[in-house]
Amino acid sequence: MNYTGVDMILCVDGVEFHYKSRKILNGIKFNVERGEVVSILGINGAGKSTLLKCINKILKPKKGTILIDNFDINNLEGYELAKKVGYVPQRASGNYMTVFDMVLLGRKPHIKWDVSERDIEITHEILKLLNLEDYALRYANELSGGELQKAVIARALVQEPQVLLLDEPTNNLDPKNQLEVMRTIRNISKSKSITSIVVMHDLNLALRYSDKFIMLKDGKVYAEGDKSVINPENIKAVYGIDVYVEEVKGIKVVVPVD
Ligand SMILES: Nc1ncnc2c1ncn2[C@@H]1O[C@H](COP(=O)(O)OP(=O)(O)OP(=O)(O)O)[C@@H](O)[C@H]1O
Repeated sequence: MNYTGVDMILCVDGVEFHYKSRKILNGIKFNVERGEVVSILGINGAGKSTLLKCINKILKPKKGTILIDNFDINNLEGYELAKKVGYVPQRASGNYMTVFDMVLLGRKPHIKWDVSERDIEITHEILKLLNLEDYALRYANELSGGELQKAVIARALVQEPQVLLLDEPTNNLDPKNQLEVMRTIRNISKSKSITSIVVMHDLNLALRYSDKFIMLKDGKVYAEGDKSVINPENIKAVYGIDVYVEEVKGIKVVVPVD
């Protein structure tokens, strides 16, 4: 809890990142509360994946600080960070392992000597939530792109991290699975107070399932806040397209003008 009484789980302050001499992130600053679902938005190449990789310590920013649960990530060992942060990369590959074993591996940061009943139980629970039970004994390298995507998300969810980073988790998924995955991410975030930071391109899915929106532009946070941030002016400035933002049966939707 900080001095304002808000329970911040992630504080990103002044993060600057360069690939060689190219500045990608230029003073990124935002805070996220425990249990929130946050969409990171921006055009291709805006630096969204780079930002997730900085939060997961895959990349090291040149400047700035990142606090998770009030710990500076620079002071956390790999296994300590793995208990706090789960990461689903943009491209996953399946290996020669059953889906059940692959998902169970997500419990690794929690396993001391041997797999516990709790580890097995939560693996079953998440497989069920994502409708993956029938795939449990299939080999991960024999799954379709979408099935594998769901298995990789399941592996991150069983980890029960405090912060879950998901890079375009609905890529490869059909419309039903897109909704199912986003609904599961949201439900788990709320029921287990896990904060989910989700890189998204689909503004309507983002609107439907997120509490907060962070729009990146030119290496900075261009706009940040609740659903009101998703408006025609910000979308024009960030994506360069004209849209209508309307309500359909009480659901806010973004529709391109042409
Ligand atoms: N390893 C790398 N070396 C050099 N440049 C890189 C590297 N990885 C990414 N970039 C560049 O950094 C910029 C930001 O990339 P990043 O993947 O973070 O963008 P993004 O917002 O996630 O894009 P997308 O929506 O297309 O996935 C891009 O211009 C990209 O070409």
